[in-house]
Amino acid sequence: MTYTDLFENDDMKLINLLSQDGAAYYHGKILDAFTADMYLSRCISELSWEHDRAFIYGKEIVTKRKIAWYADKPVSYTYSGYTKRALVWPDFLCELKQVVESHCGEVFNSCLGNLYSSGEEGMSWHSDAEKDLVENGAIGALTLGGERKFSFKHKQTGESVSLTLEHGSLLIMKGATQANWLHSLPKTKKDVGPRVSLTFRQMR
Ligand SMILES: O=C(O)CCC(=O)C(=O)O
Ligand SMILES: [Fe+2]
Repeated sequence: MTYTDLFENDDMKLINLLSQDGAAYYHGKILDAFTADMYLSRCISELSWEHDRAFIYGKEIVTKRKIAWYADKPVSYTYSGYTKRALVWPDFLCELKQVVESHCGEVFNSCLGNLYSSGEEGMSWHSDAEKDLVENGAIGALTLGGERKFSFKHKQTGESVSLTLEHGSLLIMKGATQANWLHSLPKTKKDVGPRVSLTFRQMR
């Protein structure tokens, strides 16, 4: 048995991408290309995608990107005048949740999926610290499809770090990351194919 076999969690072999105030680990490709292709097409065709909507400063915003939300229980929450209801896990999403859990040693009870149909869709600077999420809980983001840049920016110092999220790869954000860092998925002029990110989360 090797040293690492003793741990379910392979974060410890990885370098924390953040210099301070949080932890982000890039596990690289955890699915081979064939398996990642298969899950990408299943996600695109089988998940219940909808544009995200919110009221911001009294104006209705409808995102280009689509989302799909799954959880252990059919919970719902209301924000910006919209009630969102979680759907129950399809079997293949549950399989992926287990794969992600086995790599990071965390347990997740919900998943917010994002579908970016091209490089013209992205996600602007934000952090994921809604009151429905466990404080300092981990988020595991599995990427399927077009490779995209992902960036972090420290809320106080402005320090930034970027990486490329590959097809079939896993990024874990944990600890104080959401309290201290913003993250974004910049739009790109490159000709990239559709991308799905499955962000596994810990809800209260
Ligand atoms: O698509 C991604 O990799 C990032 C998604 C994200 O930040 C989110 O769902 O909060
Ligand atoms: Fe996020």
